[in-house]
Amino acid sequence: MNVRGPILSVGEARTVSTSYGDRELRELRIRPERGAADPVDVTLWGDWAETADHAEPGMELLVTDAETDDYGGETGYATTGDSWVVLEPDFLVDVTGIRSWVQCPRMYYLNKLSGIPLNYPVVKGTIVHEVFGDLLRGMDLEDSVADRVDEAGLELGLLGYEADEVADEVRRNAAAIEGWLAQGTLTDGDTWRSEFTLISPTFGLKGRADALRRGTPVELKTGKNTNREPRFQDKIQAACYALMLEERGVDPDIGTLLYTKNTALDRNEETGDLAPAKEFPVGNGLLQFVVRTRNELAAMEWRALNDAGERPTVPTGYEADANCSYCFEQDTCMVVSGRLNQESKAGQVGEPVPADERDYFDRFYTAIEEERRETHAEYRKLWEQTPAERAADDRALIDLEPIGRTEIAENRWRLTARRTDDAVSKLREGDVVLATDGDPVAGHAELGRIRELDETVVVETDEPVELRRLDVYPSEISVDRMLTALHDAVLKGDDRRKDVVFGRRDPAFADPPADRGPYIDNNDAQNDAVSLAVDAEDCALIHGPPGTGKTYTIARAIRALVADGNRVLLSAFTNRAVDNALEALRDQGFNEVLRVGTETGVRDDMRDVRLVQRGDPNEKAAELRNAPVVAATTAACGSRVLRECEFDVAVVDEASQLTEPSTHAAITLADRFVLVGDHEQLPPVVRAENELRTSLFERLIEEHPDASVMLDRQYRMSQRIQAFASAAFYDGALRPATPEVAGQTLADLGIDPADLPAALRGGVSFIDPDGERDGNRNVREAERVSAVVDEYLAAGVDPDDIGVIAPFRAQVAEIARRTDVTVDTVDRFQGSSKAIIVVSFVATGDLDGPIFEDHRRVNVALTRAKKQLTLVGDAEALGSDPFYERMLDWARR
Ligand SMILES: Nc1ncnc2c1ncn2[C@@H]1O[C@H](COP(=O)(O)OP(=O)(O)OP(=O)(O)O)[C@@H](O)[C@H]1O
Repeated sequence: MNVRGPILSVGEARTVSTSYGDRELRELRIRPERGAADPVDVTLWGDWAETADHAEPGMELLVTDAETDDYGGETGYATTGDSWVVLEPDFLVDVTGIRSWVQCPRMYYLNKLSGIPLNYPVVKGTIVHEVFGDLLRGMDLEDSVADRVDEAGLELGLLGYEADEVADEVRRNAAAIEGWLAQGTLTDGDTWRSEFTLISPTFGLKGRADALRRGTPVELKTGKNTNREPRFQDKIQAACYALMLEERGVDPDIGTLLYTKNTALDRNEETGDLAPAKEFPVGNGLLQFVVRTRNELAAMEWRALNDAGERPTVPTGYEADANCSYCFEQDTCMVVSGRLNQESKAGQVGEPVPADERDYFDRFYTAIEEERRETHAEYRKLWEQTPAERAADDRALIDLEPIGRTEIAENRWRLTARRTDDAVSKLREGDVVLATDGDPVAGHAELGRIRELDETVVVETDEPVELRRLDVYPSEISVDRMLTALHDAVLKGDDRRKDVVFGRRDPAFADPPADRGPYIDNNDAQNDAVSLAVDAEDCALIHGPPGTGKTYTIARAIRALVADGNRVLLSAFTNRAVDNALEALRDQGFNEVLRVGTETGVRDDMRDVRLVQRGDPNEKAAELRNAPVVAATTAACGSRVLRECEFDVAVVDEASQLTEPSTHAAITLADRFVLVGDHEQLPPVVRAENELRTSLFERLIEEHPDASVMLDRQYRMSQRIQAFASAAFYDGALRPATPEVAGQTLADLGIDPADLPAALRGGVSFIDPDGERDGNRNVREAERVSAVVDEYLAAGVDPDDIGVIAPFRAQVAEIARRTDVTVDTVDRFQGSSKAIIVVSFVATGDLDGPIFEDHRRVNVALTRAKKQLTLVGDAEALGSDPFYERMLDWARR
């Protein structure tokens, strides 16, 4: 049986004599059933006793295959020969993390901080891995090498490599793989799989195995190894996959390491075992060692968050027997230790950064790790919820019927399936998802992007999979990228920018030349904003309420900056905002832009300016280095390619939706920055409740109001519609930009008001359908909302001109079932607008929970409408809260 629960206390180590001789043991007191049951003692025998060294009260302990042990009259549990002991099983450790941890815990920490930088071994390694996959799929070696080197063109170019020399080297490495495959190991009886994503709920592990052969893991290493035995850390990596396979019922008894450089070595100069493939037995002792090592790592991460005295815990390197002078990370290690004043076995070099920066680093490091925990909780739902529960929770589309798969460009696959019901979910076209054969944990899972989501579902993936289910993918990439951005901001940063970001100096502005004409002649605030951006010596903040021409102003500012000789990075939280800004630039006649993004992320009409990474290295690198304007999401700014780029100015849109670290990802690439956003609209979307919820934009605008301009003329809403938002969120400063904007009505769309019921005339209206809230839905209200939509349609309104917003997905589903117009939550509406918006509030009677998470979401909901806004809700509930009461007064006026 399995016992699991939080640890209450950890006993001392003891040795007892048994019939097998002297044995070590440790007793831990835990509360089983995840804390719900009465405390019991659990005895860890033999090597598992070592795990208790890392255990602390508060951590979660899991013992599988435990036996009951009635020692001393009290029922307890003890490990058996089949047991696994896992600390903090909910914390998912990445296999590559364990690999570096066994080399040196500090290396694990450094890799986590600095991410994977652009360097030749990494790029070459990736190419060799891709070629390996191609060969497994039966592709010709020469074709594959040529194709994969071409694909890496940009990265190779940035590193100063020529395609031919790289192809040569890859070819020599690939010979090892080909030779190995040709040795008869790839027979018909062999079942091969390449790139296999594995996740283990029991052991708290995840990773992607290079390949599986007859159910045993094969790992590819692009280095050399002339010993007979695989390197220890490599074995550990393969053993992790073996462990995860074991959990799936496969019992791999061997692991294989392929050292591809061995075939490239010259026999006359090298001695030793030059065979590339090295097998090793995967015994229970090794697997237990893997689990104990993982426990040690998980315990360190737990202490980093929970141990107040030690927060955050930083490995020193003394935990390992590693010899620093042989370590290729030694220099990095010493610099990080020196600058952050961390204890380290390698020693320190350099001056420590000021104390406030170290403090900032520690605070955000902890906040990001808290976010990682929340991301892991999202993973956990993959196995804690049944498929039906996940579907009901809107996190999955299940019971899809696969209807086809085709191989498309860039070695990707397009998978098609039919939906068997009309269930709704959080998933939308363009989202990254987990595409599976029905079981995301024990089955075949691939990451993909949704291309189409109607009755037919179309997903693009790297590998084909039988498409039976789609799940919300709880990616950890954004967490990892935040860490590297934090690292770069503090350790690589330019002092001028840091002085402002860390509050040591006010932003400075240059005096404009006396003869400078206006940039924008019909909107003073916009003109001031462009001037501020141009004159900024550190940063400028542009506050843009809904519809005030943020995008227009950004485009004008970028043109002015480029005209002054600057190279500009244009970034935003979403692909959509990046593409909108590019469109605005194009509308203003400016075309010298380069769009960096994935093929599926970039909008069709911007494909022509998209940077294709494939091609001649020199040309590709020059394209990126010479573009006056480079445009990419802030997530892409954290990629290894863009981290290599430098700019004079970074202009970041949607900055109020970015966490501080995500903002750093863009602004550390430039000397100066301009942030554009509205902190009265949606805040950063994060799972943890901590300082990641406040954007750098919001913090800076409060600290430095003088460095900001608020755009105060809006081009979207009628006077009647904007009145409430202006008063409630912008001190009444928001005004319609022109009389036409102010006076717009449905008549502009050719609708005769006489064709509408009285309740829907007059710009803004409120309807109380007398509904009843039931959880997060209100059926009668949903019926009324769809009736309202029908009344608009009957009067001749085009369905594309109507949008419906509801606070909860359950209500979105309830309404969507009854109408064909766009229905969604606020988050999906941010940045867009419709002639008519209908808002459903769901709540009835009183307000025991928030309707919209916070008032800023209401601001977004109400300001999506241009000509007509209809609020549908319960007057009693809304009237019970002063804010909503004011909204009601306005709507009923
Ligand atoms: N100075 C201007 N003169 C004329 N039209 C303008 C001006 N500024 C903005 N507009 C127009 O107003 C509309 C809204 O502008 P824009 O899309 O830039 O707003 P936004 O603030 O980015 O909107 P959102 O709130 O959705 O982010 C666009 O059609 C734009 O062309």
